[in-house]
Amino acid sequence: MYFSAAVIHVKHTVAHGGDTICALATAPGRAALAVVRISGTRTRFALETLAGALPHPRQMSLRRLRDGQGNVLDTALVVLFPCPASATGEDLAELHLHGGTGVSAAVMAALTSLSGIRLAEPGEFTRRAVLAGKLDLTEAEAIADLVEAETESQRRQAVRQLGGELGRRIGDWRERLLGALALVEADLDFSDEGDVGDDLLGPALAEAISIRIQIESTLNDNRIGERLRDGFTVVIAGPPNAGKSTLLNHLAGRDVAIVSPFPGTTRDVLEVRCDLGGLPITLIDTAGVRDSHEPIEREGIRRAAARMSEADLVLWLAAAGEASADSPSGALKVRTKSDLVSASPSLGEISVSALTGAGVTDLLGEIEQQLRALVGAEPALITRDRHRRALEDCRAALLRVCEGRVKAAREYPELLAQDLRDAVQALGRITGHVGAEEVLDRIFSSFCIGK
Ligand SMILES: Nc1nc2c(ncn2[C@@H]2O[C@H](COP(=O)(O)OP(=O)(O)OP(=O)(O)O)[C@@H](O)[C@H]2O)c(=O)[nH]1
Ligand SMILES: [K+]
Ligand SMILES: [Mg+2]
Repeated sequence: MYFSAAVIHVKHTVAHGGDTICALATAPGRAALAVVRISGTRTRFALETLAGALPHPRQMSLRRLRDGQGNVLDTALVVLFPCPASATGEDLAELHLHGGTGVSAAVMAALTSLSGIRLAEPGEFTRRAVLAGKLDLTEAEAIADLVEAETESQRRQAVRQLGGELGRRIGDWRERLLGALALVEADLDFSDEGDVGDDLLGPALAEAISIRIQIESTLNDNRIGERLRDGFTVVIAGPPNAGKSTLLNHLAGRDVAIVSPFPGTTRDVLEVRCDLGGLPITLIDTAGVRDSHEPIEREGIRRAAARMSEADLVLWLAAAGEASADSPSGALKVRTKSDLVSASPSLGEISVSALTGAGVTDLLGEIEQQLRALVGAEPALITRDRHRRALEDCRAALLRVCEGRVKAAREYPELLAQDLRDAVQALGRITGHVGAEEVLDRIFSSFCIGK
């Protein structure tokens, strides 16, 4: 669904709410159906022009679609969702066309030739839904994640966020902090009236402390949400000729990496994404680790070490029958080429042959088990770096409230109020209550058109 230049000639303008927008909402290419969406004040005009009389709201009607010259474009099911009870909060229509690029291209061309109607920017439908208050930003992000989800665990995480779990938690903290801020501001207003301040600041501080603790434990999640979104990295490492590239090819089911009997074959870092029991993983093949004076090989080994240090799991390979170099701590030890020797592997090692496939199922089971142990039972709330940074800012502001200034705050409630405002603002950035424009720009630019 990403922007396809072939579809239409674009009347490209910078996004602003006034225009009526249209886009192909389904993937381009041959299919049984294609859905075009239209949103904005000119939606009814567009429907009348293409489909004749307006259909009953929310009811599918079978219509013949015509362009401005009266040429029949398609026979389609059309539906109108009048504002404000629509996904975008505006008049919104869907045209369910016959699939095929010719039909949707002709309909899109007819629509965009009408005055006041243009092709939507990436994510613009969802952006309008956010601006209309139909979704908060975390839910909008969840829609993007749901569309992008490649594995079961990613899908589940996106569905949970779309259900509003993160947004609700943030909203709850924000409300409570606003309550605390109101107490501090009341204290500022009434500070000349005896010792009423103590009664107001105490509960405000208690609230800030309690929320800071909750945010702390939310942040302390091993970055599972982000890892599930991006995929776990599993690095295949070990001495030259251990069979790393052969194992990568075997696990990927295709010939990704060059294999040869010469040690030092792999230099670049190679990545393959795959689905391991519903977990998204990126398998990474690296250069064999050894002392080398050859500059390109040394660079490859440097890159291998860098990837190992950031990996969620390292598989340390050594060929059966060969002395194994010291494996990095925490690595899963794998004996390769088991077909060449009959000796059984030592304890704590998994024995495989990428040639015969022996032991590979056990290896995959072990990898999955180790990654699941990372994930834990508790689903993570934070799914993006953006959320994490905002929560860290909030925590920092609350730390100032709670610790450094507990004493000073009693003398300077203005500072306390400012820190609380900072904390509230940081939370608002997550759900889109604050600084919406710039955040929206960044988020929706990664969406595809028609969403
Ligand atoms: N018999 C047998 N040979 C294997 C197996 N796995 C790899 N080999 C052979 O071992 C040699 C080295 O394999 P590679 O996959 O290139 O090893 P590597 O660890 O990627 O090597 P570098 O990239 O040079 O570090 C090749 O000749 C492979 O055919 C195996 O399971 N059984
Ligand atoms: K090799
Ligand atoms: Mg290799």
